[in-house]
Amino acid sequence: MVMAIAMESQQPQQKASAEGATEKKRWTLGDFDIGKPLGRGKFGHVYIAREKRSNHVVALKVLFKSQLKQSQVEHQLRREVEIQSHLRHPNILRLYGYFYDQKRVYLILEYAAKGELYKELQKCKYFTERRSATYVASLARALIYCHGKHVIHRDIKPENLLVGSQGELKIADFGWSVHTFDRRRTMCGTLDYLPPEMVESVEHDASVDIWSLGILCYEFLYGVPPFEAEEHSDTYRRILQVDLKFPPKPVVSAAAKDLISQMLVKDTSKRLPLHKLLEHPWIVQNADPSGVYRG
Ligand SMILES: Nc1ncnc2c1ncn2[C@@H]1O[C@H](COP(=O)(O)OP(=O)(O)OP(=O)(O)O)[C@@H](O)[C@H]1O
Repeated sequence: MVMAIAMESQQPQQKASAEGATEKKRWTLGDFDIGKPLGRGKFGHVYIAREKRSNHVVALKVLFKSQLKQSQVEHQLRREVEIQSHLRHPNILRLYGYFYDQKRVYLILEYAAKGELYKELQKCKYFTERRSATYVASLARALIYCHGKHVIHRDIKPENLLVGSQGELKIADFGWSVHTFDRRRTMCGTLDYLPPEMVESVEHDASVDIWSLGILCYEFLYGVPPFEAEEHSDTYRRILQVDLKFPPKPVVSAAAKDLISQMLVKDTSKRLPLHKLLEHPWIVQNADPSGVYRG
């Protein structure tokens, strides 16, 4: 999708660069026609909106500064904006830009016409193998892209996935994501002096997303996450023991179970790398090559 106008994250006070690049546009609420509410989150509301000059439809997320402050999540939001605005992938929700006024912060987001995936999952109870594999493959590709940019999502779950107009999955909510360069810099000052084990720890950290994708794959196929229990303490125990069980119903193929078992491995270095996941027979045989589940 080509935007008629460039929407970039911007500092309202941004000046022309030394190279003489033009000053970026500052967004205001007046640039948008606001439509119906799409939903509400912890810190504000999301509305469908149309950018007046381009007619481009977006989702405008309105967050109240007072609530962000109260919950001490301003730092997290800043990181989310910084990370998400630099990512460009068909399966990652675009963050086109942001602006603010005295009371609110506004995020200009890509509009995901088919809404939340977890509602679909609730409706269907569980997904077919073709649908699950198509979703898992598209998420693996998006995460390979993120990891290549040293971004780890760390919070992959159905609630953070939206569905685009063509049925394509969009990873949203980068609130818990980290840019591993940031961590490395804060830990050691400069990258050049990093020993191999610390360079490796980046890969190591990225494996949290492989685990979460394994949990998600299980939940797609069975309708519930694998380590669910009545008490939190039991869930903890089951996770730590990797107490993975495959119930007889719904019937799930041995190939799908094999893939899940290779992702939900305690030793982070032994989890199936995402590029290998894409070559796994269950993915190859079931995922739609277009990357889109068409129902
Ligand atoms: N880009 C979007 N396109 C379409 N619908 C959206 C979009 N972003 C959010 N929504 C809808 O608005 C609801 C609220 O979104 P929001 O991101 O504020 O909250 P949340 O992720 O549910 O909660 P939290 O405040 O915990 O992050 C979502 O559940 C979804 O239904």
